[in-house]
Amino acid sequence: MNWGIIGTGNMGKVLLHSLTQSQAVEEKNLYLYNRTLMKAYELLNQYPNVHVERSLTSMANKCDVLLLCAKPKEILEIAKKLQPNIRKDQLIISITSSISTDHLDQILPCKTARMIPSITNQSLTGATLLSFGQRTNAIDQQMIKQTCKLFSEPVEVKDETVRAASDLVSCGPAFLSYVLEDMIQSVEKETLLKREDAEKFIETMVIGFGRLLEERHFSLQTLREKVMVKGGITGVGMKALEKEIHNSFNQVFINTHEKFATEQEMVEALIHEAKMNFSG
Ligand SMILES: NC(=O)c1ccc[n+]([C@@H]2O[C@H](COP(=O)([O-])OP(=O)(O)OC[C@H]3O[C@@H](n4cnc5c(N)ncnc54)[C@H](OP(=O)(O)O)[C@@H]3O)[C@@H](O)[C@H]2O)c1
Repeated sequence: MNWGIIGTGNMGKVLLHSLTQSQAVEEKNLYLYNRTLMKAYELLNQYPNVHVERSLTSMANKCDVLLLCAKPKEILEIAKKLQPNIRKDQLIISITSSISTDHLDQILPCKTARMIPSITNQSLTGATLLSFGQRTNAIDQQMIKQTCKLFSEPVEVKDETVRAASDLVSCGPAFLSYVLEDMIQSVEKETLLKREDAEKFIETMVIGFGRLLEERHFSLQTLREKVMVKGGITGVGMKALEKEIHNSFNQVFINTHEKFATEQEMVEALIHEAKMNFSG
């Protein structure tokens, strides 16, 4: 089975790495295409046995599964261009929350799915969020789940919670990095610890923290209770945190959902326009 990655930016590269590193797909069965072709050719230095194609038509001719790894508006442009060359038995996957399988089903004649990756997939961990289009059957769904299982924990999500799930799984690493960076800046400001040492301590702490959760030694709550001895030093630090941070993520999710709604409106308008053009 041949897989294609259309769009070799941040996420296209993460998926190229996770698919090959986990041996989910052999390099010789992987095809790449990017708007700026040079960027796709540069990847041959690292992945010498993948193929770089020069057009969307040849991607459609050569691949059984196509991952559309671009921004929402670009994904729609790609889907429209692929449409005349796509067969019913092919599978096209959107990697963005704003483009659902229903959206793709309206402009493509084939099977569709949505697979939202996370930067954590690069180290063959973290989740992938899956949704399947109406034309996929149990075998297609199993194939996608099994492939994702080799580099992540696949979880099926419904349209109504896809944005919230993506906020945690895909945006989460960026949000957490910001909070940790803030912790480093504050420790540097308020104590004698040097920034480079603070960075090292935070990195080792986060890796250990992840390991504790992975090995199921604690839940988030029991871990906090274990560290926070009654009347101890962690407790006084926590008091300040409860005052400053409690509820401060509410606005984060309000913002992401507002942007999501705007993107969906744009996607629906563009699909309407595309359908008019096809029928006209
Ligand atoms: N970043 C994350 O952690 C994350 C996680 C989950 C999902 N996502 C989703 O992933 C999507 C892509 O994000 P990204 O960060 O990878 O974006 P990106 O770095 O900008 O990559 C987009 C790629 O698509 C290429 N492209 C654009 N139009 C094209 C076309 N018509 N034909 C072929 N290639 C085309 C671009 O080519 P050029 O080189 O010419 O610009 C670029 O390489 C977004 O929709 C985002 O919502 C991101």
